[in-house]
Amino acid sequence: MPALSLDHFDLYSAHHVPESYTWPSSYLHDHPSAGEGGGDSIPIIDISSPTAVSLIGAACRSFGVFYATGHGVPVDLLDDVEYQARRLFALPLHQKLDTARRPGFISGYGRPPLSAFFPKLMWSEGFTIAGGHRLDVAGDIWPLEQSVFCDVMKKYNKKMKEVAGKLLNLMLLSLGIDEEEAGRAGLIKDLQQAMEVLQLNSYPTCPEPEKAIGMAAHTDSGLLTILYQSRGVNGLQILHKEGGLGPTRWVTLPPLPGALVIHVGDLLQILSNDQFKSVRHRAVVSQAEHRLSAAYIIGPPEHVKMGPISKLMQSGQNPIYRSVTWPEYLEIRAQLFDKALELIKLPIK
Ligand SMILES: O=C(O)CCC(=O)C(=O)O
Ligand SMILES: [Fe+2]
Repeated sequence: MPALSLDHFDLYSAHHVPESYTWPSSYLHDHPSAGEGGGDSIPIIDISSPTAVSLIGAACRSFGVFYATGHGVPVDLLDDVEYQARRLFALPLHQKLDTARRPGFISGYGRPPLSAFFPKLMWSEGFTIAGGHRLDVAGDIWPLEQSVFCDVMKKYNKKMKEVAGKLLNLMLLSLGIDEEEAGRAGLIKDLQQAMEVLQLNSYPTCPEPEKAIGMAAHTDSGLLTILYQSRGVNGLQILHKEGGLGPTRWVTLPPLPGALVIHVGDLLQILSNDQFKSVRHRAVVSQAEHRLSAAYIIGPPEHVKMGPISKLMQSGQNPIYRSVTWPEYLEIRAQLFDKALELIKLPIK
């Protein structure tokens, strides 16, 4: 993967899609897309409602994704995040490169972190903020103006952590695990120490969207992801087997006003012993609109091992996975990408 440099192809003024950004049609069309209005619809769940636990449980089992409303994140804050992210990506490339992600580091500006796994380039750029407190990377680009950007992102991280804690609690309750049991598994109690990553994604308009991909298909590695997407621009798609048995299709999740998209990540699949499925998703690009998204990914504290929760084994199930910390899991993913979950499966008894 060539490093980003000043002679890097400028996606924002492109009139064609170069070979290095052209993906094989067999990859882009590995599954048909669900037609408008066709197929199962993604649940929209008011997470402040008393019915949230059972609805979330059902959604995590059958889709691995749902829309959350009633989350309490002010629309103004979401607008501020979008505005600040747009300002950041609108800076000249040389300025953004000043804050480029350095080898071995997570935070900073650059190609989508997934790029390492693919021979072709994706039609997007990103800015990663690992741990809300480590916002100093932004200081490199905006010596004078970074404080507004940092204030907004810090505020957003804080709010996201609160929502993630609430969601995790509801998800665990839907598995029959209460707060005390979750605490014993090192989860809810340690949320203050939880590791978190905020990934800002920018998908410039693309002159030939049918040839390119904004973000290639993947699952998220953490416990859960809270995704904000620009209003009015489609891009996010999930892979879904209709009715659990029917055909597998790419289903578009249009942005719904005020709603956030919640993804089950690989660690939650491990924790739930496969009751919840981490959702495979991707982002397609548009010829007409420049789309942004902000993915907040939360995982356990650095040293906490995640394995299937023991209470789930009481009904005679065997644990499917061995326990791993998030960094250990990321290490395995760095080698095996899509096959990482397979590698940590225990031998069948
Ligand atoms: O932009 C999107 O809709 C998806 C982003 C995403 O999957 C990610 O950042 O992990
Ligand atoms: Fe993702």
